Amino acid sequence: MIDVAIVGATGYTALELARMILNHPQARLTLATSRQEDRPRLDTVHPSLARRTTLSCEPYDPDRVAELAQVAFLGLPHTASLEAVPDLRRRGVRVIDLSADYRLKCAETYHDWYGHVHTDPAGLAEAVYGLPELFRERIPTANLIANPGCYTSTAILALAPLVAEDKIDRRSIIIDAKSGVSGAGRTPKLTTHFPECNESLAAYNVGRHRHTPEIDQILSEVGCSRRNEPVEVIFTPHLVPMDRGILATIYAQPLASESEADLMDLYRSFYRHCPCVRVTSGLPATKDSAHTNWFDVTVRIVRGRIVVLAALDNLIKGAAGVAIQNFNLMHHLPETTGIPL
Ligand SMILES: NC(=O)C1=CN([C@@H]2O[C@H](COP(=O)(O)OP(=O)(O)OC[C@H]3O[C@@H](n4cnc5c(N)ncnc54)[C@H](OP(=O)(O)O)[C@@H]3O)[C@@H](O)[C@H]2O)C=CC1
Ligand SMILES: CC(=O)N[C@@H](CCC(=O)OP(=O)(O)O)C(=O)O
Repeated sequence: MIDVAIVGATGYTALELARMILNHPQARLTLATSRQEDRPRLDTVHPSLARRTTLSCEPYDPDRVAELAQVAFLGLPHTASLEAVPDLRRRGVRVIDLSADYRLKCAETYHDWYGHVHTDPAGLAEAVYGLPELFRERIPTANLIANPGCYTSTAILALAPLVAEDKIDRRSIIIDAKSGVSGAGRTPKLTTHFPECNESLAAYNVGRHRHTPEIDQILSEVGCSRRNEPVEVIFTPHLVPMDRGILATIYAQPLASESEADLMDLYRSFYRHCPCVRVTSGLPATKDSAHTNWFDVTVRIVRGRIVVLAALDNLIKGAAGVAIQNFNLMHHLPETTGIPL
């Protein structure tokens, strides 16, 4: 058995992690941490875990994590992970960080988009971007996984076949994405307060959402074997009054005339070894992948332009599920062990 800790165990992604770890045949949840001083039981914080665990949350202490766990999942907000990761790495704990702190390879870009100085350049250099569909071979030896963001996973997986095969103009990409409210986490905020977001659909952070450089970075890397021209996307996120799920509708200009059938074949071939990707003939809907680790994608040609439609569950394939995929690969286990499909 592999002993694991969840740091930041009272949040939404932590609940999904706990569910999967408690079902996992090779993992044992030995520690859950929270800043809450009354050390709440995990099944009090997350009542759906009743009769599944007797753990209580403890204050975060890196020595305690190293004593009890070989792997730590961090369900912390960005900047909080940046403080925890170096201490855990020094103690030999392998880390799967769900925050954005180790995703951008360039510390200046992190500063520009997150407004915070990156204080761990060594960790940044070491971190492996944990998207198994694209970087599977890098994950088994990684000691620090930068788990992707939820919008970013959706957009990157939706576009990777087209960029890798150099099918589209890299500056023509427009990503219109919509997320359920759990994407903003459990920590209360005005924008996710029920009367603020219910019965309403709104865009936010237009032109300045911090997932933009992450999408650009990874897609530029995916396409670099064909051409060195960087990918530059227009990404517009929207908040939708539903609990969970992301739907992205993506538009791009093809470099040559393409047929829908050929593009569908390209997607099927590109993802043929990926157990969590479904290339669907119908249009994806968030309900079809809710509570699962599926990434659903399809492609259309409309008036000569390419339209890709993709959906996933932001808390599972967009966060905790891909984290368990990474955990499995780090331990040479079948990629989908313990994961809902
Ligand atoms: N929600 C989503 O769909 C996705 C989230 N992510 C990322 O995963 C991480 C966790 O997200 P999520 O579970 O939604 O967030 P939540 O807000 O639900 O949970 C975060 C947890 O971290 C703890 N926490 C909050 N602030 C601090 C702090 N300053 N220092 C230490 N601990 C803190 C809190 O626990 P306590 O108060 O008990 O200490 C809280 O329960 C974030 O970085 C998020 O951006 C990534 C992909 C998708
Ligand atoms: C609806 C909503 O608010 N979503 C979050 C994205 C969640 C996510 O993936 O965030 P990380 O990059 O921090 O992991 C946002 O727009 O910031």
